[in-house]
Amino acid sequence: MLLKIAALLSPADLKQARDLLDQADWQDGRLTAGAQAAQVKNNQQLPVGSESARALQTLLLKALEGHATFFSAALPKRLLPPMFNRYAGEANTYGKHIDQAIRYVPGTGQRVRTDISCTVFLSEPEEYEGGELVIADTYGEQRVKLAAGDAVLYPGTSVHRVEPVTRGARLASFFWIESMVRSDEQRRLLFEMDQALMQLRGEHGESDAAVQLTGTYHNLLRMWADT
Ligand SMILES: O=C(O)CCC(=O)C(=O)O
Ligand SMILES: [Fe+2]
Repeated sequence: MLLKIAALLSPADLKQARDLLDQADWQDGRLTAGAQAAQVKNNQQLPVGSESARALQTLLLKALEGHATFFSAALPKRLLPPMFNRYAGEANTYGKHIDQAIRYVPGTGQRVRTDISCTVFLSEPEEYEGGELVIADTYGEQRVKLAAGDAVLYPGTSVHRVEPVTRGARLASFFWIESMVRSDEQRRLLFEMDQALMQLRGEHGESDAAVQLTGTYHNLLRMWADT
């Protein structure tokens, strides 16, 4: 499932993130890429563990924690600490690749299976030319370029790339999620059911049928989740 989440970051969060990014030092993005990805990766990243990266991580994680749509779609079990990248000038693209299935949390060595990939856009679309995140989907390619503060979630199994940025700079946060529900198909069913239930309650209030369906949602989650 490819899902766009509008305004994951509030305007205040976004302003703070941009201030931190303005003062940050960048390094070659290839340092954290696997062998195949390193051949096509040409961008910059904040050094993992740097002061600015840590402050930005705290900000991002706080926004994610309280976000109902993010939780309902991702059903997160573990998160890799969010990372931050920049595409501009000579370092302006990331060619076709697939993300590594298993990544290690820096410092702890804990393994995380990358069920879901997430990009949070931190530049407005008008600030740069190009830079679309192009994701291969069951129904063809999706070209994603969102407002600053918006996010996209997509299955870790998808081949994707970032088009060259030919003007300005594209700033983003990217990270991976291991979900309690490993299957993308099952996660999608649960998300659709949860959204439909909220709509049902919003339109018709509480009812025996809504209670029963909520029970069914939780019983499916109990059957499929691995906590
Ligand atoms: O910059 C992005 O939107 C995606 C980055 C990416 O695909 C990666 O770092 O693996
Ligand atoms: Fe990627």
